[in-house]
Amino acid sequence: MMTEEVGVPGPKSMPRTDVERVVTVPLPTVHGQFRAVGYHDHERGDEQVALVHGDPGADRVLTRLHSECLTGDAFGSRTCECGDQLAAALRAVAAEGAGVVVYLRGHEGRGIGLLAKLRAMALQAEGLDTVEANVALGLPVDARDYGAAARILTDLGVRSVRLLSNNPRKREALVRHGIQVAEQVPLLIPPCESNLTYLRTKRERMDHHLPHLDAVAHLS
Ligand SMILES: Nc1nc2c(ncn2[C@@H]2O[C@H](COP(=O)(O)OP(=O)(O)OP(=O)(O)O)[C@@H](O)[C@H]2O)c(=O)[nH]1
Ligand SMILES: [Zn+2]
Repeated sequence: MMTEEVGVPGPKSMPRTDVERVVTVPLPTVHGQFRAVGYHDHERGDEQVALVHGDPGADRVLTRLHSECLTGDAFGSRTCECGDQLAAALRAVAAEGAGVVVYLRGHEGRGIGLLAKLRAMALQAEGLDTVEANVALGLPVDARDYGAAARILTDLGVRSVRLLSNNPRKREALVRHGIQVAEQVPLLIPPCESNLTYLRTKRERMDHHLPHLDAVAHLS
């Protein structure tokens, strides 16, 4: 008689931690012709999208890991420079002829979520800086996780990147997750009055490489 296997605990009962490629669709944009590759992140439950241009290959792929910022990316807020960085990254990848922009859902507000970010922004309007505001809310200064980003890059066949970012922690996180960072490529957006304090705080308190701020003392 055959043994009944239904209900026997096995590998399938382990929680999934992988990303699953769900869909690929052509995405013509104002910045160039991309493919949107949609993933389900089984570890955190997020829906993620990578925009891929051309044939990126495996090594030294021009890559941006863009942390979601609804206010900056969609509304054009000037309190940060995220929207301009996203556009600049898409332009850079299109100009290169190949590359990847991973748009990281779940990173909103450096990982604290949209409503908490808006509350933090309200505290910043009262004079706290962006680090103090998160702390005043009892929240981490930066709660972002890059595991899904690394798994998406691996799924796309990417082994090493030229990383479009001013944030050294993104580089460290990617390396920790097994993606080599051949180079960090600056993504510097000229500051304005509304985001100068935010950018200075990133430089002074979060070690971002923002040398162009030296040239804009007159805005303070
Ligand atoms: N908590 C908080 N998060 C913010 C604020 N403004 C923007 N963000 C979030 O910050 C994240 C972007 O992080 P940044 O530190 O600006 O830049 P970065 O992505 O680490 O570095 P780059 O790769 O150089 O762009 C996005 O998820 C935004 O939603 C704010 O005032 N408070
Ligand atoms: Zn932003």
